[in-house]
Order: sequence, then structure tokens, then C-alpha cells
Amino acid sequence: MFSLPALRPHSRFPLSFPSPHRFLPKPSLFSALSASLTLALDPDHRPLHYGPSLRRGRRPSPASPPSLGSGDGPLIDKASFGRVFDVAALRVPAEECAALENRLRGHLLNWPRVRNVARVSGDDVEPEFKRIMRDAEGDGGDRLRSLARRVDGVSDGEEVVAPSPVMYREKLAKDFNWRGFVRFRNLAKISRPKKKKKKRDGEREGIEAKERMEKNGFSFLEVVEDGGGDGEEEDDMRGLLGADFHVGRWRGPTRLLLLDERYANKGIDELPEAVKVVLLGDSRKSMPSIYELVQCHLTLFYNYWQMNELLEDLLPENMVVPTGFETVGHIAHLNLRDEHLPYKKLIAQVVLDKNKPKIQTVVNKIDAIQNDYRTMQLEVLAGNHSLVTTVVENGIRFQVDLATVYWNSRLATERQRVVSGFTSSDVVCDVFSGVGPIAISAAKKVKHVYANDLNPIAVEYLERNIVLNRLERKISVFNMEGRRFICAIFANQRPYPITQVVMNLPNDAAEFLDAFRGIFRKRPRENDCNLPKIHLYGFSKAQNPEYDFHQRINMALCETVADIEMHRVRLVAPGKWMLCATFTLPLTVALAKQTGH
Ligand SMILES: C[S@@+](CC[C@H](N)C(=O)[O-])C[C@H]1O[C@@H](n2cnc3c(N)ncnc32)[C@H](O)[C@@H]1O
Repeated sequence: MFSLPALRPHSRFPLSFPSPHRFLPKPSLFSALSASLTLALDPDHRPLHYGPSLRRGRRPSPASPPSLGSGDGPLIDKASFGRVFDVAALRVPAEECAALENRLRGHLLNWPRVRNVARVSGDDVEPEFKRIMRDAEGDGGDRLRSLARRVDGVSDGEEVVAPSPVMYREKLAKDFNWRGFVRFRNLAKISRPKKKKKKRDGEREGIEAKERMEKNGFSFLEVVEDGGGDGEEEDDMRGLLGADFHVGRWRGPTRLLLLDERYANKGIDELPEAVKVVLLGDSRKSMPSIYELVQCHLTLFYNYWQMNELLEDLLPENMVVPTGFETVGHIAHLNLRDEHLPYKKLIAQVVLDKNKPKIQTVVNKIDAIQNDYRTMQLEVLAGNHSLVTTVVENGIRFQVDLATVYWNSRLATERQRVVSGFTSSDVVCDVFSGVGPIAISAAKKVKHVYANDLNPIAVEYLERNIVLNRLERKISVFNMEGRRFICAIFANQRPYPITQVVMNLPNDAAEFLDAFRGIFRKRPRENDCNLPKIHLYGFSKAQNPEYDFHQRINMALCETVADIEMHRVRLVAPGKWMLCATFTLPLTVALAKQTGH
């Protein structure tokens, strides 16, 4: 079962706790806890907000940035879940980014699922240009500076702050041969001065932005304010180096290192020392700083938010949020409360959206299991309507049709526990085998398995699963009523005497125990009686469930079983335990006079 932590969004304490229950109420306990922790952490008694939240971000303006999934499906207006956050970032050379990320880790945004490093679209330079820049800078920038001096008419003794864009252009024009010219396409604009088409530029940026966003699918980052530069010079160089070129900046590929949200819209003075050192340290050199502080808008879309965050926003204020579901293959199985029923399709859509592609179908149980075959009444709420699925449990594949057979993924561990007690010399009899999770798992280990179920469709799937797992020679299949099956299977001496019996029908299995009375009565010698070990499942709501279940076993066998091992499997409802009792069938029962069943 997946379980997602959930706190209501207006909870003041932003940490989340794993929920032990399927539904996390919005109880006063949590509010009290969150309030006290908030106060403890914040001496000004201001609520501490950290991390992205649907309640904190601004809604994006309709025009920009592009929304994701708008109008996708009639149930949920996904576009309405876009939220914009102000974030400051350091623009740094790409090559230094990893080292800086490590160095500044504690001062970075560190939001879940948002990378601290963002690419700057369009500023990745072609390797050819990189080489020229490296060559030019190879002597500590002397060649660049000397070139700049000549271009700017500055004598050799004077200090040059930055090589001018004109110089770069000349240098590039000289260095590129005709092939390089083709590869560095913006260079063509030297002879064709760039026309200022602001609108078209904007459109192009829009397209780039969209491309960037669709790559990661749930967030979008745009730089809204930065150091800028000399307008004319900048425009000139933009024509040469592309839209993202800015004068005085590092002219190689850059990355944005997103800073902790508290530094949004702050000046350099207000940044932590470690960040200041990065920003200002370089300005002492003669080159302009290659690091820049920029302000960005980070937009998070529907795809970003987690299931509980979306449901908290979608469901009425005081409603508990469903936080978990069971999975069976591609099917998510909800167990909704009555109060959720008016929102069942909405909830199912969110579950589907947030768990694709693993989950393809979302269902809700309509009724408690009541029928003989222990099948569930399910309603498909979202996704495709197929309830036939393949489950992999403990490495074994099972095909099941949830509409017609019993399956419970929560028993996987228990099934493994029981099978782990079997040895290669065992012969197992699974009286209520269903589609075979115990029988097939056991067959991989033991000498032989006799598997039975009353439900003919379960037996059909059992046979399919035996073939699927290539165990045809290890399992014999029966479609009989349980009591009759027990009598029949023990009536004759089989080539493999049964050593283990599994009875997993917790509601009624104990009542089938009388079938064991007298099973060896017709055996001529006591030595021929291989008394099987029985693993019997049952429920108990008693104060002492083990005692209660033991009593029921004694009554059913009309005998006191002295040596019995009890295992609590799980709580199926408040105060109701599922138990597994393991005991060896008493000889007195096996030889008893049958009681007319
Ligand atoms: C709780 S399920 C357990 C199935 C399987 N052991 C498992 O773990 O998935 C109980 C199974 O017993 C079968 N069953 C119910 N009543 C039965 C009966 N009287 N005789 C034989 N099988 C029965 C049901 O069809 C169902 O498949």
C-alpha cells in the first residue's frame, strides 16, 4: 500500500509525518503540535513557511508563462494549479556549477523535485567557439586584453576593464574559416546588422520557454531581472551570440544556481557570506565578474504537486484527505469513506494522474466482501476499465481478475512467512488456494502441492498461473468444496503423504476443522499416519485474540490442542485481528470416529 504523508495546507508547521492510517484526519492534535513547534522554532511567533505550497505561490498571469495541461480532462482544471514563486539565483559558468553547488548547498533552494541547478537555454556554445575562447584566454587573458587595447586605441600601460564586443567580433571573424562560419551561424549577422524585432524575439523566447518546460514537465524557470548591460552594446552582441548574450557576462555556457527562497528579491548585502564571497570575490580581478545575481520566477504546475497537496486544495476545507490506496498490478484500489463519495471521481483522477503509468485504473470498493468466493464489488472511477491485471509477488507472476477472484496484496508478507517454513521434503495441501499465491510459491520449494478452490474462475486463473510459472508438474488442481476436498485428499494413501495444510479462509476456516476427524481411521497401522501440520487463519475481536481463536479450534476439533503456535497477521479493522494458528493435527482427531460430515 502506498501511504502519503498529509498535513492540511494551512497547518503552520511545514514538516510532514508519515501517516499510519489510510486517512489522516485534520485533528486538533496535529494543529496543536504544529502550532507549538512553530512557536518553538520561530521566536517572533510568525508562521514559518518553507518550501513550495499551493497556498503560498501566486497564480500565473494568463499570458505567461505557458501553462501545462490546461483543459486536460473535464474534471480538473489543471491550469489553475500553476503557482509562481520569486527565487534568486546565481548565474555561474557551467563548468564551475557542480563545485559551487557543493560549496553553497546549505544556501540553495533545496525544494523537493526541483533541481538547484537550472540550464540557461541557448547559451551553450559550440565547442569551436569554446576552443577559441580558451586559446584567447590561455595566457591569463593577456592576448584578449592586448587585442582589446588595439581595438580601443588604449596604450599598453593603461588598464583595460573588459575587452569590447567589437574586438570579439573581429577576433571571431578572423579565426573562423568558412566551415567554422557555417557552424557558428550567428556570426553571419556581422555583415547583416540585426534588425530589432522585439515582438518576434518574444515569441521565440516563448517557444524556447515552452520547450524547456515540457522537458521536465512540472516546473518552469525564467529570469526576470538581472545585472543587464550597456543597451546598444548588448544588442550588438546579441546579434552575434544569441538572445541570451549579455555584455560583461561570462560568454560561455552558464547555469543558474537557485538560492534559498528567503533570498528572493534581496540585494547582495543581504545574502549569506558564502554567497557574497562567490559574487564579489571575482570582481577584484580585472575581468568583469563572471558570477551574477539574478531574480527569477519559478512556476510549478499541476504535475509538480503531490497527491495530498492537490486533494487538500480540491476537497472541502474540513474534509479528511484520503492518503493511501492499495495496488494490484495496474489497479489502484481506494477505500473511500462516505463523505468522499461525492468527490470520488475527482479523487480517482488525482490518484491516476499522480501515479501514471504504473496505475492505469482506479477503483473503489462498493461493498464489504460478503460472498463465498470472497470477491469485491468494485466500481471503476478513472482510467481504463480492465480489472484483469498481472501482479508480481515475491518474484512470482500472477494473473488475476479483480472482478471475479479474490486477491489481497497486503498478505504478501504473510504468505512468504508461511512458505518460508516449508522444506523441500514437504507436500502441501492448500484448501482455499484462490489463484494460487501460496500454492505456487510453495510449489517452487516443496515436493508437491494439492491446490483447491470452490470458485471455478479462481481455479481457471490458478491453472493459468501454474503455466505462467512453469509448475505444471508440481501442482495438482481441484475445484471442490473445502470439506469434501479435505476428506477426499486424505482418503487414499497418496504417492506423496501430505505434511502441511494451509487453510486461508479467515472468516470460516475453523469451522472446516471437523473434516479432519477420522481421516486416518481406515489406515491399518498408526505408523502410516503422517500427521500434517495445519496453518489455519481466523479473525478475532476478543480482548485476547489468541485465546479466543484457540478455543474455537478446540471446539471445532472436539479436542484440546495442547501445542499451538499463534501469529498475529494484521489488524483488519480497529480491534479485529487476523491470526494464523499453526499446530500438528492430534492423532486422536485423525483416528476419531467421524461425526457424520
Ligand atoms: C481468503 S481467499 C484466499 C485465497 C488465497 N489463499 C490467497 O491468499 O489469495 C479464500 C478462497 O477460498 C475460496 N472458498 C470460499 N469458500 C470455499 C469453500 N467452501 N471451499 C473451497 N474454497 C472456498 C474462495 O473462492 C477464495 O478463493
